[in-house]
Amino acid sequence: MAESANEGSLPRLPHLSDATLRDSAHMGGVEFGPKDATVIAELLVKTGIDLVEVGMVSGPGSKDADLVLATHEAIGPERSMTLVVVRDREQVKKALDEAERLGVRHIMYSIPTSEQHAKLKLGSPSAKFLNVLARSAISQAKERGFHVTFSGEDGARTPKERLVPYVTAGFEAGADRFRLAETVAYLSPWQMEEVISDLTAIDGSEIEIHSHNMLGMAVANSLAAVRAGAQWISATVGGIGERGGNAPLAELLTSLRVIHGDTRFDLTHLTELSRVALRGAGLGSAFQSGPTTPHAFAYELPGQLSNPEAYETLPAELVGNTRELRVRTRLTPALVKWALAGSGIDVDVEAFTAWLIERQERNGAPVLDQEAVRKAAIDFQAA
Ligand SMILES: CC(=O)SCCNC(=O)CCNC(=O)[C@H](O)C(C)(C)COP(=O)(O)OP(=O)(O)OC[C@H]1O[C@@H](n2cnc3c(N)ncnc32)[C@H](O)[C@@H]1OP(=O)(O)O
Ligand SMILES: CC(C)C(=O)C(=O)O
Repeated sequence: MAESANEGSLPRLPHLSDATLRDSAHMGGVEFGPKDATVIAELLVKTGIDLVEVGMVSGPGSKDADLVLATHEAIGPERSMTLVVVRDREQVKKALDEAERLGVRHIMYSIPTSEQHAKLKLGSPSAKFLNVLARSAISQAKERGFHVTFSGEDGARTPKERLVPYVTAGFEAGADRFRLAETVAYLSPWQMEEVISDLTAIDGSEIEIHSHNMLGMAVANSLAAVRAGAQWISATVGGIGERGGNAPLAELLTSLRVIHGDTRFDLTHLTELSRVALRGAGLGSAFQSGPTTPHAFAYELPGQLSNPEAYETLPAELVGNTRELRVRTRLTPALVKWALAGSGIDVDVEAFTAWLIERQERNGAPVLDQEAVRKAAIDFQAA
């Protein structure tokens, strides 16, 4: 592990699961095909992600079967996990039959635990019923040989008196992992630490955090969960997912690297991963934040470009991104000279800069990049 001022502030470094191919399908208007799934899953594994969550099996004929099969073919069923919604025993049995048919090894049970979600999806069940339901679903799956993660859907909003007995019941029934879903953004990082501490205190527990990003807190809450003892984080590429998105994978992995000195992941695939996923999701041109975006390492002064260490704790090449100079509205002869260097275009730089500023003010359209300055210089020569 690299040297880091904060290296000791997490009890351990977390495993990573990626939910892009599953959570994206719930946000509306996004549908990855098997080809995208294959490329995304392969890049995730190259990056070092432990588990790829893909699809939802709710019974024969589910349209996610193709995605699940494509992902298995690309990275193997051991590295894939498939979601099963839990409503009652019969429905669980059908979903497990389908999971078995597809060769699924890891399942993630989605069980609503907060009063709000349980009322909506199960009809105001008692706390006791939730425990019975979880026990029943988990023992069915364990008897059939699945690796089982069970969730508390809207778990972050579930009172401790209801959540702790539920999670305890799940582990007693043989579950391998519990996923606390911050389905609706609800907790601050320090509140997250308290909730997770209650869960890691349960005998034999292994905890994963799955946060949604409506309040921009998903990365901070995921790291807070790990600080309180969670062993797994669930994230998505570009944060693609429902309800304000999920914990964005690139920001999470680069935070682990920069803040906690974590060198386990090959971050150089992240920019390509982001391009592929955003394009596949049809979200390519939307403004995004974070280190894999086209503007993440764009500078407006040549001096910044030649001294990147003054501006970057995270070098562009570490995440497979590139630096570039973007000329904005404050054009100067020095900047124009830089933009034209090596282009073979020979103009009087002072005169061209004055002409360009005047044209810009007239048109109200700023010249945004090096290429645009070069095109304008050709116009200037022709004028
Ligand atoms: C608004 C509501 O109340 S929602 C509840 C209504 N919905 C349902 O019951 C869904 C249909 N039920 C089922 O699918 C199944 O009964 C399950 C999954 C809940 C449990 O299945 P199984 O593991 O096969 O258990 P089984 O039905 O035999 O019951 C096991 C135990 O749980 C108890 N139990 C079952 N359902 C409930 C319930 N709704 N509330 C409290 N306890 C329950 C049983 O009384 C039994 O207790 P016991 O062992 O002390 O005799
Ligand atoms: C819908 C479920 C699976 C989820 O992503 C969540 O609870 O956040």
